[in-house]
Amino acid sequence: MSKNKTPIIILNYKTYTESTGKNAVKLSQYVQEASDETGINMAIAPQAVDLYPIIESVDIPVYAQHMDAITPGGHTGSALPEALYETGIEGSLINHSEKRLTLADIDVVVEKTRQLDLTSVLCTNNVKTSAACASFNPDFIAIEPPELIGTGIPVSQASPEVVENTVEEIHKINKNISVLCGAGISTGEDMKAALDLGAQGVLLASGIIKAENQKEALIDLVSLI
Ligand SMILES: O=C(CO)COP(=O)(O)O
Repeated sequence: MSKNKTPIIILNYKTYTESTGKNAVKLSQYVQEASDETGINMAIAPQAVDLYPIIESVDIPVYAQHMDAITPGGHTGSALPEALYETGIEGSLINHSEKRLTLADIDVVVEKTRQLDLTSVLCTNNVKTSAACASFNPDFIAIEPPELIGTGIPVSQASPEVVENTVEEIHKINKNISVLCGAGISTGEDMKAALDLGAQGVLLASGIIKAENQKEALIDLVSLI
């Protein structure tokens, strides 16, 4: 994905039925169409098992949802960065609130994405952890207050100070890190509010995935920018 300062949307598929298996492939085609029609950068983060068929069927950037801080060997059931890389992903979410890592593991995984030339999207839960995570120099930090995730209450409108202060604290440490915000984002107003607060884009899920018409919801999301 382009790392310039144009608005960015990353859709996290999580493990919703509507974004799993064949539904995940169909949704990815809608995201591709919405991105092509609007000219806005849109990337997706499907489950690991769905990565390969999706990467075969769309051109938009596809990210993993998680990587473990492991090396090849005896780690049954784990997500090996090198294996994810081989599917053709362009980056990965790291430390999502629903899949947290220790500080030491975050360090290892961000470093691994750098070695593999993958985009790192490091997720954080508040202003303090965002500032701490800035020292790892990821490409993106995505601030998502866990109490708003999945509620439909948009962080950019309900807690604007969290987004604003996160941008400020991160940029005191490293101006090159782009900040995304997420939790409860679903409409064009939510997206516009995020950009007005200094975020470069949004990381979101249920507002699009659970919408009756997923493609229309994506087009509405970028209608005010
Ligand atoms: O966790 C999120 C994206 O990573 C946010 O989820 P919702 O958009 O469903 O609130």
